[in-house]
Amino acid sequence: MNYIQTEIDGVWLIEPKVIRDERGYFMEAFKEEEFKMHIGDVHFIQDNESKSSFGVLRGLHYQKGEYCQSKLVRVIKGKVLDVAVDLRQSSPTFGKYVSAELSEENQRQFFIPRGFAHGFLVLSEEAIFIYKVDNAYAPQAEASIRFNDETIGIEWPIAEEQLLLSPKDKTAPSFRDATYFE
Ligand SMILES: Cc1cn([C@H]2C[C@H](O)[C@@H](COP(=O)(O)OP(=O)(O)O[C@H]3O[C@H](C)C(=O)[C@H](O)[C@H]3O)O2)c(=O)[nH]c1=O
Repeated sequence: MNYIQTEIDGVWLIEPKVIRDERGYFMEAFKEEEFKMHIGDVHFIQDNESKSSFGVLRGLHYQKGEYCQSKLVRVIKGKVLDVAVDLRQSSPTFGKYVSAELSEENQRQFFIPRGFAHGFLVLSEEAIFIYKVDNAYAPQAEASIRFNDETIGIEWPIAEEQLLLSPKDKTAPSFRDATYFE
């Protein structure tokens, strides 16, 4: 696997080794010891999966305080633009974002540490998105920031009128009005 640091400290791109033969492919999608050596000792406790159609945008979400989550995300069907926003108020990149195109073709993974808002936009007809988290689901601690907040300025490649969002995401607060971790 290749572990690639992104422009935001703590966020990594991971490219697994895909072994192809006439039957298809095999890859080691996650190896705890290797992950620990390159990124750190993250103890994942829950696996999530969601399926979405073209133009679905899920995010920007995070869990607050002691319930915040690290996420190791990947796409097993289709293609998404995945985005992580730094909400660590002591970080030099506070309010900045980093994005990556994740797909079943490139098999790339994104590691997003605690302290970030996360979201993705589906670029293919359909996408199945799977991810590991290191803290359990805590609805009482859920928070969100609107996807098109001007301060963050994420460049989404699909026009707003084509997007499909949950009611929660349609009414998410601005970055300025959001409540953070610390
Ligand atoms: C996250 C989560 C949700 N749920 C239930 C709550 C709702 O009944 C249903 C859909 O939840 P929601 O609309 O919040 O799902 P997404 O919009 O995909 O939310 C996720 O979207 C972005 C991409 C994230 O990074 C977060 O993991 C998460 O917030 O699943 C659970 O039962 N367990 C869970 O861990």
